[in-house]
Amino acid sequence: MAKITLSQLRHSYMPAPKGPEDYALKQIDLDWQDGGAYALLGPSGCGKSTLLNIISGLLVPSEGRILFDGRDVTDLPPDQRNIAQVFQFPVIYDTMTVRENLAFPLKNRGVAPAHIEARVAEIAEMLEVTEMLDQRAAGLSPDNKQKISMGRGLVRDDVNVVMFDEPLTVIDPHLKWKLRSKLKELHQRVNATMIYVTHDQTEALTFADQVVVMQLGEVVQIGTPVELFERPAHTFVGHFIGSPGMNVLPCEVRDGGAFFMGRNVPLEGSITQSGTRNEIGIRPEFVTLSESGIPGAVRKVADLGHNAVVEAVAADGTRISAVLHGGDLPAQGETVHMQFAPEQTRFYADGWLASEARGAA
Ligand SMILES: Nc1ncnc2c1ncn2[C@@H]1O[C@H](COP(=O)(O)OP(=O)(O)OP(=O)(O)O)[C@@H](O)[C@H]1O
Repeated sequence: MAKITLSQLRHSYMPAPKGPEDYALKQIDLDWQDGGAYALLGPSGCGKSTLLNIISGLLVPSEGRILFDGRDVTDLPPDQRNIAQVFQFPVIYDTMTVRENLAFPLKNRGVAPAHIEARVAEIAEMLEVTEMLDQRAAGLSPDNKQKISMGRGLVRDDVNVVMFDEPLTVIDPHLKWKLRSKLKELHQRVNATMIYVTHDQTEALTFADQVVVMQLGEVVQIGTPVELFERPAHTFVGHFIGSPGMNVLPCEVRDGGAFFMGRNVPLEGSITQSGTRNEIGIRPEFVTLSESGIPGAVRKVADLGHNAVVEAVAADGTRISAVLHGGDLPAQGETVHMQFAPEQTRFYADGWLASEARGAA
């Protein structure tokens, strides 16, 4: 396995790109540590596949370098990069048995039969497919086919990285959670560098130790699931992660404080910089209803049993959601007053986090 470095990477599909808007990847500097479990998360079109194809060697970047353990591989073709890939749709040979399918990547590289046998048995046991080893792949269900496809990606122990590209797309929703947690467990056992590409936050947060969030060809934040939830570096991350996403309120900056509709909103810490667009960010989980606070008319109430989501609209039209645990729920149309937990209330200047964390020097 290897540490993968992306240095000053930019890519445009245009022959003569002019401005940043012509780049599918704007500027990426990133280290993927040896043995790490990473997710590459972002909406459709943000550049995930472009980045994946650059790492695998299917695409040569317009600018920048890719290093595996410090060795420049930018101009190496895919077959010389020693990468395993698992795609959206299973890549297996229907006419072969499960055992033959799992053995194939090893056989292809001339690995000794005894080692192949042991490794196939080990991977089959991890994937819980041992009893299927002598079945023909053609007869397997789609999720078992995808499991075998994953097994083929994991079976070699000499690869630099295993990359998963939306691997759960074909899996039935009720089986997804099973395979998701299986993959996490596999990472812990195989200890390989893994990059998991997805637009699904649940998949990313379940699998990864570090999540790389992309938007419009840029990395907006790299962090643990907890960091992305607690201190989104950008309002985009706040919206994209969480359900419902973070509330973002337009505000004015006066005397070092943030004001929403003329009302001072206490923040976690000092504002470090203001911008042309100033906003307050607060997760619905840290909004409570009380006697006083920001008034809003209740627009929607969703009682989910273990909690309820109340969405209210302030007089200026800003929507604010609160996640409530127990207590009486307001009725639609009722006026409620909302309080924000100050230590969880962030400030964003032109989209970027610009308040000091509580306790920060
Ligand atoms: N072969 C191509 N030629 C021209 N433009 C492309 C090509 N492939 C991708 N793009 C553009 O580059 C940008 C990034 O696309 P990319 O496929 O990398 O995003 P993505 O995050 O993987 O999206 P998805 O999840 O839909 O696959 C998009 O604007 C897309 O239209």
